[in-house]
Amino acid sequence: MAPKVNAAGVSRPLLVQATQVLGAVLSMEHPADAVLSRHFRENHALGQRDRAFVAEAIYGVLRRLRWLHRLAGAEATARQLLLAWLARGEGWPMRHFEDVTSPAEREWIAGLKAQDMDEGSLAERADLPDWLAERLLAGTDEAGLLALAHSLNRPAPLDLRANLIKTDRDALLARLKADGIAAEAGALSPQAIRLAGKPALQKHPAFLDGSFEVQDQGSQLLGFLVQPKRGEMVVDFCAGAGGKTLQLGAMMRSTGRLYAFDVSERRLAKLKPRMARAGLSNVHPTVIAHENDAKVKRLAGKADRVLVDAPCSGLGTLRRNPDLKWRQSPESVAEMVAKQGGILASAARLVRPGGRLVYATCSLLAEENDGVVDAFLAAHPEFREVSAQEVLAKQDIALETGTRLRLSPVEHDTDGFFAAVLERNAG
Ligand SMILES: C[S@@+](CC[C@H](N)C(=O)[O-])C[C@H]1O[C@@H](n2cnc3c(N)ncnc32)[C@H](O)[C@@H]1O
Repeated sequence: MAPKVNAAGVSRPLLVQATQVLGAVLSMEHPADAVLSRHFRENHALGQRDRAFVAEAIYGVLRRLRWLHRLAGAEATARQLLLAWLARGEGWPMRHFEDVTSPAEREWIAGLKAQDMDEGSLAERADLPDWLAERLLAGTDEAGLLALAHSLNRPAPLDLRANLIKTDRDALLARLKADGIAAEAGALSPQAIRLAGKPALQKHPAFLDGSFEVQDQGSQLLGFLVQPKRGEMVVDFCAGAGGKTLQLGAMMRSTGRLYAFDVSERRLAKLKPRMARAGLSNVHPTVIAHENDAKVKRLAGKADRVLVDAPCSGLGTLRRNPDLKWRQSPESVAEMVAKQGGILASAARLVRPGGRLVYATCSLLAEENDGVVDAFLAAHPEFREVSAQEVLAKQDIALETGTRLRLSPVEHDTDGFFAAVLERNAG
């Protein structure tokens, strides 16, 4: 007999399952998205609705973890945090808990529902660790910090990038709309389509034939800062699974040479089927041991354009990865900063005279952004900075970003991105 479900469609065993996954996530041993994917792979019979409940409950708890601990106590278990989230975050009425919890739990939940809480410190209201709230506050005021924290606590919309080798944006939009998928042209990137909901698109014919990839609009703007041309030699130094490589390759119309470097063989392996689907034959995925690998040195002074999409704290992507605010620390950020400086200096050696180097992160922290670029410019007088706003304006992208690109979920409804455009002096 199927287990009884409450009015939210949740059964007692599903709540137990969500608690177990939450327990694994809260150990912070692995990223939350990896824990969830693994759980869903191992429980493939779990239906779409149940998966959505587990994922949304876990992301909900991670977003508001500090507030939930204040409500449920510093020593609250995963089960208590989940129940507190459902009662106070999701606003489940008492009757929703009847068939899925014990009487003792319901008594505890009723107390929780009646509990008054003081406003709390700024970091508590922002649901951030103290160190992070302090650092973010350096670039804004209290209202700005709260607005940022609250927008980082909302789920991100789904953006697509039209692959201009295969289609154009209007044709893709028409195709999606014909299939009943609500979508509109993206406001920032000329290649972007923003979807109204989050339909599963992996089996859509337009995905399978390479007409689009999923890519945040903010990330798409980085491709326009690199602005690669047909026939050029371009290096994507930290290519990962190739989100930006694919865009650069399409902007080059599959001509020239595009090296996709990364130290992670596993991530680069994911790029290969994507290249094939996108119809790109100019991409050369290359595993490097570290940023000073001989394969890197061989290209010294030869590249027209180099993108460094640096490994970073990822704090600009909290809408998608809310666990990062609890996983990162001042120590892990300091390690990142040292690594970012080393990678940028190495990648810079590849740039030919007159060529362009773009440094980008999805971090919101000044030390990973301006700090790294300022230190680089001070040590490399052969490079000068070019205005990101002007580079975009020349491609008809009107964005008042200033010399360095700074995108935020509050102002732009994108992930938080930072980028600086540097050019090596000619001659
Ligand atoms: C922000 S991610 C890149 C995301 C990717 N560009 C995209 O658009 O999907 C940073 C990447 O840097 C890689 N990385 C870390 N250390 C590196 C190094 N020393 N040299 C090159 N890549 C490195 C990581 O493996 C990771 O894939």
